[in-house]
Amino acid sequence: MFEGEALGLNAMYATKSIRVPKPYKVGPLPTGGSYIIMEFIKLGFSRGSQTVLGRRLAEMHKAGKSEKGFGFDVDNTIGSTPQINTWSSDWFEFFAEHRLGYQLKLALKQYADSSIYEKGQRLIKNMRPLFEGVVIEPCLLHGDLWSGNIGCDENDDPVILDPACYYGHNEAEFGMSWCAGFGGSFYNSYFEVMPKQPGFENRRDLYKLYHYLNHYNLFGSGYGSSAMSIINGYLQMLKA
Ligand SMILES: Nc1ncnc2c1ncn2[C@@H]1O[C@H](COP(=O)(O)OP(=O)(O)OP(=O)(O)O)[C@@H](O)[C@H]1O
Repeated sequence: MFEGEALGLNAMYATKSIRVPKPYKVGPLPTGGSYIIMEFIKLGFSRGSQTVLGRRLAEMHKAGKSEKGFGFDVDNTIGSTPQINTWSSDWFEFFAEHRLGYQLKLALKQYADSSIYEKGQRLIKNMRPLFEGVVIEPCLLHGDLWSGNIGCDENDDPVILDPACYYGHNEAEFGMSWCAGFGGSFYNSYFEVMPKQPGFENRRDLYKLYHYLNHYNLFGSGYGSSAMSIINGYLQMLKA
């Protein structure tokens, strides 16, 4: 987990766009368990500027390019759930198999929830039109961007922490936006650097679905109903 975190922090650090703690060392503890050592950033008390956060995040997405496609050099974790990052040249296949598909299988295994599994699989088979007309380049994503992982330093510059990095569609970064409190000024400045792609609004819930499914698998039933209602909404929209 810490190796994945350090590789993610390093990749974000290398983009020289948004402030992240520089990782120094990871390893096993003689007493069992492991450690990560990273730069200490004195976090301020203000929430910082949403405008600056949006711009810096977009700059990171723009600068963090991948020659290997979608994925990451290691698997990492989203919460405590494994996040599979096997490289793929096709975003749609990657997201279908390693994001939605993986979480659906987990729900089936963990809760024997065949209802969410089957409907989710039906959505995967029918969701292609949501991606029509979009050119998707792999961008470096923080991967778990919610308010608990966003702060600002003593100069009020934004800082992001505790990532679950991979190279993916930039819009997938907003999958945790339901816990992030991003406002209009955040999105406006983000889209000035990374222009909004056609169909963005129709894919928003799809990217949230991955995280709702993960919350369902981690914390249980309430999140299952939220995930199911997103799936039902899409099945209706796609007439699937
Ligand atoms: N490099 C750092 N410099 C200063 N403070 C930090 C740094 N890294 C983490 N923190 C502080 O510690 C808190 C928890 O860090 P982090 O989210 O990485 O740990 P965690 O064990 O994954 O916690 P959680 O499970 O609550 O997300 C952060 O919200 C932040 O306040």
